[in-house]
Amino acid sequence: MSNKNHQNTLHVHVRWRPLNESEVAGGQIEQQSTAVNTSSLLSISVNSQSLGNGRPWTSPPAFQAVLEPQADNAYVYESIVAPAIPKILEGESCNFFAYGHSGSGKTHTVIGYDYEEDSKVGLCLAASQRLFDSLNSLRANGRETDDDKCRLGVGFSLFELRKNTAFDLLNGRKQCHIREGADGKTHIRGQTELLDGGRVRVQPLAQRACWTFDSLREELKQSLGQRAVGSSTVHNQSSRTHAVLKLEVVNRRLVEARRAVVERESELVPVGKRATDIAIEEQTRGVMKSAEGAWVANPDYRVNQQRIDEALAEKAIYEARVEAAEQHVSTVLSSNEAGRLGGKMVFVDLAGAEYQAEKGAQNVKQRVKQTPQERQEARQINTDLLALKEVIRAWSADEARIPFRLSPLTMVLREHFVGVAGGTSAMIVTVSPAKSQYAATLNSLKYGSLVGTVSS
Ligand SMILES: Nc1ncnc2c1ncn2[C@@H]1O[C@H](COP(=O)(O)OP(=O)(O)OP(=O)(O)O)[C@@H](O)[C@H]1O
Repeated sequence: MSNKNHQNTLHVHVRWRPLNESEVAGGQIEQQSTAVNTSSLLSISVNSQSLGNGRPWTSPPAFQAVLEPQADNAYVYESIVAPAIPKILEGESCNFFAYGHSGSGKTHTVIGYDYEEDSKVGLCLAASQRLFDSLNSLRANGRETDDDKCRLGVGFSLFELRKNTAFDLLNGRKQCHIREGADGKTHIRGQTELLDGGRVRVQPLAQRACWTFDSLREELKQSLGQRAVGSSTVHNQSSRTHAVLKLEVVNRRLVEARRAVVERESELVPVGKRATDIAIEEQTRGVMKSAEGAWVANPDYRVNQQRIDEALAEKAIYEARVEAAEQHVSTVLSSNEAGRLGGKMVFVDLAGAEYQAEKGAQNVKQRVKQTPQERQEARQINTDLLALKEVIRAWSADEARIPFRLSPLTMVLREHFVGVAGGTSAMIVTVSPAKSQYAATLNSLKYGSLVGTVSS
């Protein structure tokens, strides 16, 4: 076992969903979990002629818990997510991933299909409610301010990732570009607006700040209506994208400070362009072609260095304004005495993992015929999921170089692996108990056990 930093631990849980009506007649996979120290190992087998080589399989002791089909979303929330809430209210971060085959219950678990009933709401909504409850009681006890500008609320952002494009669900599913900045950070850049005076405003991914749970629930419901449901032959409501939902503790001052950075950046664009244009113009006028065709100094023109310097000095003023605005964001983030501002929870509903399942299907009858487009998407999804496992492995081992660049998914998750509170992040491997899904379930459990082995 590596000499690992126990801050970086991601627990893996297995969640069996109930059989659906059409699966009942086909029968169920045999499964048994056994506790080994603080983990569990899971054995599965299937007794069926038609499944040919559906051999029994036993995992290593890689799972933190195995949740039975009767466990509802409220139970899953209490056992996996609720323990992280106090850390978030101290300004730390945590990540929750749902991994599994199409139709195994990832969306049911993370996002939920019911927004009202406590036992059915998804983990992200249950977490939002708990965050609001905690903030309300802190205010009632006089431990948090009621001042309008500093009053804490919860901001959320929501996007889908398909190949290397993000779609902002808070902004009409607008396409966003994923770029690595000079600072090594990944930026998701939305709409570009041309403003007066040559200003160019590049909007970041939208964040909706909410001050009550009811308003967050309403906003979330509306934005989830924009989710793409694809054409997967496995599960006709299948999402062929990864959905990433971020909750963050915010206040109005923070929202305004971030907006100011975008404004200052837009003001810098024309000034920076002017400085570049002046420099190019002066340099161009300062040279000429000789009779031999070589570039030589133009004796009739003296480069106006003062003009160049003045333009550069003006640019420096605007750069300093951007820096000051960024500095102000940091100041605001640290202005909450209890350090609650900026605490984050990230929920990732990973796209269906059927590519691996298809490869692992035991016989031709079980293989699902995919269209060429589905095959290409599935290959990208598979690359993303393998990259995620590699990132979790390197992050857990506290390696100096974590391979975030392996895929667009790991690039956009990079910032969420930094500053994560020890032991609060988790992966939930959702699996179907239907015999007909044995190959898919086996593949999901194998992936989950690999992640659980490298990250515990
Ligand atoms: N634990 C559960 N309890 C009750 N119903 C469930 C459970 N898990 C899943 N379901 C139901 O099974 C169906 C498929 O689940 P879901 O859409 O969450 O799958 P998924 O893994 O997100 O699939 P995809 O990757 O194709 O989007 C839904 O109707 C969902 O409500």
